[in-house]
Amino acid sequence: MSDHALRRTTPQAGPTTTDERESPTAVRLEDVTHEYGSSGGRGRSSEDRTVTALRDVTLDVAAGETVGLEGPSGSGKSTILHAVSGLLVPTAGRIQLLDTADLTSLSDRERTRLRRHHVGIVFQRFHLLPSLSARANVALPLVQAGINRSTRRQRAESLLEQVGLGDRIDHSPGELSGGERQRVAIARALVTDPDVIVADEPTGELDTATGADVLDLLTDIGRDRTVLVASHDDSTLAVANRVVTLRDGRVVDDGR
Ligand SMILES: Nc1ncnc2c1ncn2[C@@H]1O[C@H](COP(=O)(O)OP(=O)(O)OP(=O)(O)O)[C@@H](O)[C@H]1O
Repeated sequence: MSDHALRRTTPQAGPTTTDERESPTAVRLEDVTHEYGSSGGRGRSSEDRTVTALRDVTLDVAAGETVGLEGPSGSGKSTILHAVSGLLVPTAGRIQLLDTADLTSLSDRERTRLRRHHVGIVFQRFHLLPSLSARANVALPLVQAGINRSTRRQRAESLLEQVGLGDRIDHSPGELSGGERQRVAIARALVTDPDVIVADEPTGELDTATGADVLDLLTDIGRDRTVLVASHDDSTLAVANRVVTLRDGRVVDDGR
């Protein structure tokens, strides 16, 4: 794997890590509150009981910044990542992604479109399709984007090579180790060349050595993209320029 292997195909506008104070805002949450199970939001729960996962969260992430989210289990880290990705619409508040309109004011279709173009998501448990090869898993977001087959294959293979899996292109997830699966998932997250990467406990399923390889990739990705990474793990949080601490759905320290 070469150094800086995961550079963008289209460079991000504005300065990157050199001086974040002057960088444009890539992600902004403003007074975001989310109650799962509340009729006002579109949570993942269908129960009547409501759980307040976020309370008045205001948070700015500059373009090119890597921000870590830490806090006890249930403090709201994943909920923030889902809201930034447009996977859920918070009960209250606004979310600005790049220079687009408030995510919460968009239709489902517009929000999905924005996510597909601008956000790459890395989950703790990889979320790969077991029946597809590594190449097809990585190429999948490009099918949704309407890209032709040969370009899809080319881009997927190139990314798999860049994450060190050039010899695993035709393997299915079941034939790969945990670390290799996470690298496939990272390649998939990058395939649309997104501006923002969100990673939810990306090393949670991996042993220390394998996790370290994934963190090297995340560091590389963070050189010219905006990254939000939620974790309990200090070595994962160490890749961040700044760590935001949550407690009971509130930001108690924004790391500045
Ligand atoms: N789909 C859901 N339905 C109802 N409540 C939920 C749902 N998802 C999360 N919650 C609740 O919202 C709160 C915040 O959860 P969230 O997953 O954002 O926390 P977290 O900090 O990411 O936790 P962890 O570190 O365990 O992943 C918790 O009280 C959780 O139980």
